[in-house]
Formats: sequence, C-alpha cells, structure tokens
Amino acid sequence: MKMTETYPQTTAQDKPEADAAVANPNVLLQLQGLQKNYGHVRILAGVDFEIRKGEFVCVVGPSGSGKTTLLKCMAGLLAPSGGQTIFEGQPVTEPPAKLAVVFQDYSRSLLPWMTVWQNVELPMKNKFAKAERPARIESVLEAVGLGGKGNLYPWQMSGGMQQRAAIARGLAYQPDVLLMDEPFAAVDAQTRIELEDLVLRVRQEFDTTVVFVTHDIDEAVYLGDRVIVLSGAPTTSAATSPSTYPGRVTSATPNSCPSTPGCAPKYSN
Ligand SMILES: Nc1ncnc2c1ncn2[C@@H]1O[C@H](COP(=O)(O)OP(=O)(O)OP(=O)(O)O)[C@@H](O)[C@H]1O
Repeated sequence: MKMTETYPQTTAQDKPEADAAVANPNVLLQLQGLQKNYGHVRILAGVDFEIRKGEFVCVVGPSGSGKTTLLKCMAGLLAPSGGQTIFEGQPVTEPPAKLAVVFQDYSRSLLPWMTVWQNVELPMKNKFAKAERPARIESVLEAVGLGGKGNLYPWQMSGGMQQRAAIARGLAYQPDVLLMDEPFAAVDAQTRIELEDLVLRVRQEFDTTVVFVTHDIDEAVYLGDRVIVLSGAPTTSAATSPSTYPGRVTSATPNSCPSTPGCAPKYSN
C-alpha cells in the first residue's frame, strides 16, 4: 500500500519506551501517546495501552470516538499526528508484515473476481511456499466453517460466509496479531453470535493475539480477556479492565493482568 502521509520523525532518544518494549518480550504492541487530528479537529488525544502476546483485547468506545482511526494507526495504514505505535519493538511507519486486519465491510475487502480459495491464498504468497499453502488454506477454511466452499466467489456467498472468508484470510497468513474492526457490525444478530464463538474458537486453535474493536460493550466483555474503554473524542484510553466473563478459557495469562502496569485499571482524564 502506498502511504500518503508523513510519519512524525522521532529519534531513539525520544522513545525510551520502545526500548522497554524490546526488553519485555511479552509485549507485542504498545501505543504511546497516540494522537490523530483530521485538519484542526483532534480525534485521538493521546491513547496509551499495550497488548501482550496471546491476549484477546477488545477496544470499545462510542460512535465517532476514533476506533477505526486508532486501528488504522496501529496497522500503519494511517500516520498519527503525534505519539507512536511500537510493534514487536519497532515503531510502526508502514503496515507491518506480521500484522493482519479484518475490516467491517467484508463486501469490499474480498476481491470479487477471485474465489474464496484465491482470496485466502493471496497474502500467503509472500510468506509461504506454494507447496505449503493448500494444507493451510484447507485447515483455516475448515476452521471457519467453509470447508469445501473454496471454489465459491464472494458474490455467491451470504454476508456471514464472506466475513468467515475474510477471517480465514487473516488467519491463513499466520500473523503475529490480528486486528479486527467491528467485523460483525454488518451481519444479522444470529450470524453475529455464531461468528463471535467462531472467533473465540479459532483464536484458541491458532493461538493468535487479537485486538478487536467494537462499539458493543456486551460483545467486548464476552470476547475479551481484557476490555479497553475509550472516551468520546477527543479520545483517550479512559479505562482498562480485565474481563470477568465466567468460564473463559484463554491461551494468554489474563490473571496476571491486575498486577502489571498496563493492565491495571487506569483513568487518565
Ligand atoms: N479521513 C477523514 N477525514 C476527516 N474526518 C474523518 C476521517 N476519518 C474519520 N473522520 C472523523 O473522525 C471521527 C472518528 O471516526 P472513526 O471512524 O475513527 O470513529 P469510530 O469510533 O470508528 O466510529 P463508528 O463507531 O461510528 O464507526 C468521526 O467524526 C469521523 O467523521
């Protein structure tokens, strides 16, 4: 992707926290005072939090609070106006190769002239040898309930099936972190429930770190090991809490959260 915005220049001396992220190998993503203005309008006014390996973290906030903006900055798709995102110890200045995004609008994220199989295979071409791909594609399609449907085109499938295909594409690539931007906002209530459970299941199966943006607090509490609450714009990370959903099985270590600085409940405004 061609980046059209210029990233603020920083030096190693400006960001001692980046070194801290390198020093703590469990920290995968770190947002440090992330700011974003559109023209003179400030949307993100300094957002700070960190994501550890294996966590499923939901980011929740009201409409217009800048959730999509935040996710795009994290993904390197949008340059912040200030602050930075550190991914695996490096400042994000372009989309990192080990990061995948699933967007809300599945109808525009899958390429309509390619079959589901081809859509899933596309990003894998830069990472996996040709011989490795079929088994992996079959396994992720099976995991998302699209086993045997690889020959269908997106326009031959329901909205829920298309979003399953988009999730499969994100997983097949085997990213270190999967960012999901309100991925179920456009599907019906029944499909949404199925897809929520699907995401929890495949997250366990593929041991993926997930950052899931939603405006739905119930969905955030149901899915997340941890929920980060954004204030309204100009937005800060208003609170971070461990989820208390009973019976939660995770591959991460959320119980350690309350005793660690980034996880402790935090009120910054
Ligand atoms: N490219 C842009 N140029 C100018 N303003 C923008 C741009 N993108 C988003 N905005 C504005 O920034 C604010 C935050 O938008 P954003 O889509 O990030 O919020 P959101 O929390 O994801 O909203 P929603 O939950 O409704 O999807 C909104 O007021 C929006 O109109």
